[in-house]
Amino acid sequence: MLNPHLWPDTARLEAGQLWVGGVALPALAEAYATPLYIIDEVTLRGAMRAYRHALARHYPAPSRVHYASKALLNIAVAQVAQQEGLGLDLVSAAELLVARRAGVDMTSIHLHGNAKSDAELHRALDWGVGAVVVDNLDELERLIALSAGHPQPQPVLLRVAPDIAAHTHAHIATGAADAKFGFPLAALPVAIERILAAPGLHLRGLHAHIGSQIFELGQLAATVQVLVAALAQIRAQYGVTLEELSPGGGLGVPYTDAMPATDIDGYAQALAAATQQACAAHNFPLPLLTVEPGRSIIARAGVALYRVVARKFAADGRLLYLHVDGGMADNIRPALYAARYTALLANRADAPPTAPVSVAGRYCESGDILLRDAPLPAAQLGDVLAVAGAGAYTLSMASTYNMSPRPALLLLNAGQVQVIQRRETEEDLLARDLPLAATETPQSR
Ligand SMILES: Cc1ncc(COP(=O)(O)O)c(C=O)c1O
Ligand SMILES: N[C@@H](CCCC[NH3+])C(=O)O
Repeated sequence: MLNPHLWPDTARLEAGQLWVGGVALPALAEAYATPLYIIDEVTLRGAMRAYRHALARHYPAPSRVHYASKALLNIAVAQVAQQEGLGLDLVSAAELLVARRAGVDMTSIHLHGNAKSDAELHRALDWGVGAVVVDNLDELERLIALSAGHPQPQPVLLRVAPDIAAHTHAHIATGAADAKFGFPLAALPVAIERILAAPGLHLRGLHAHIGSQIFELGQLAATVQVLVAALAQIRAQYGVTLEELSPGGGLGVPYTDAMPATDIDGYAQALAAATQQACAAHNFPLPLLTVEPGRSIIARAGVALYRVVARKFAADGRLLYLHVDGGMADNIRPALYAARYTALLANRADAPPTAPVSVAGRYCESGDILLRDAPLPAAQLGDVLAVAGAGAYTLSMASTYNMSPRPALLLLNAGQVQVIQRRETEEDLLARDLPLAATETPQSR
């Protein structure tokens, strides 16, 4: 009954209750309050290993997997990634700090971003990140200046806009020539000449990322072909053989029964084959192949739990909406991308679905609808709604809209529960507020 492509590996139903990681989720909702997010450690580690093993199996030269932390980052998740032999793709000073506090090896980090600040570039240089992925010429000029006095040359990759329009939601397609990210192919020579002349920088390779939630492996293979052709061109023009090729992340995951399954092995095979073919065609040595999956590593490991707190009925008695105690502040994806999800009642998972019902979040927006026309049993007040595939781009994009504390995050494994991020408190929310200075009010003058 549970679709294994949507729910964590350890998910099972027992006497109508949803269990994950050896723990009954309704009891967790009671003990830790809702909304609540859980991560199944077995599923998370399994996906990380699947990527590493699949690349090692299909690609005959060195490869690396960097977890794209924007999908979900905290100290514990960074530690798991490090333990599993993954590097990290990071995009901000505070993400670098999380990695540092987690004890992550800085040389396994790539710093991305189209608008990096000087402070972020400084931190990357001072802490010795594995590579800065340079997005544009303005950033490059600042990096050249900042790196000038550094003892070791800073490795850099150049982000290329490969002019490939990925078939995904427009908001998350990033590979078109006019997308905001990266150098158009024709603009690469200027950047390369600047880097080759900069003593503080070492040009190590090329990067592209065409978007997220992509199922067409052909588009990812095409990205590799563009990058290898550019590597060959650089060798011909400048006599340098760059050693790293990073075609980004982006492998899609299913959120509903109707969507295709995630195929990590097929993805690795397609990328490895495309790289080998392109390198053979250009007589180019196989580079280090670095991939950056985010969603396909953590989405399915995560489940979100909400409590049904109220309902809306039509005049004829039809149930129209279940109102739950979370919504767009902890998961903006339905409102932002019309994303669909799959859910069940974690405390009555064996009750047959009745008429489709929508699940409304608690925030002051009509667009705050977590699920539209979901096949759920007629819910009672107090029921616990479990949403599958909730690990990626939910908590990492969470807000405190309507002054709502962000949910706690638990790591579950073999019946053990670890709080890896506590629930935000009201005091946390108010901690930045400062009252008006005690002066006369303008009216009283
Ligand atoms: C540069 C870069 N790498 C990797 C990723 C990870 O993408 P995904 O979570 O779809 O694997 C992203 C996000 O789309 C990204 O911007
Ligand atoms: N936030 C997007 C993915 C963006 C990927 C970041 N480059 C989503 O939830 O689908």
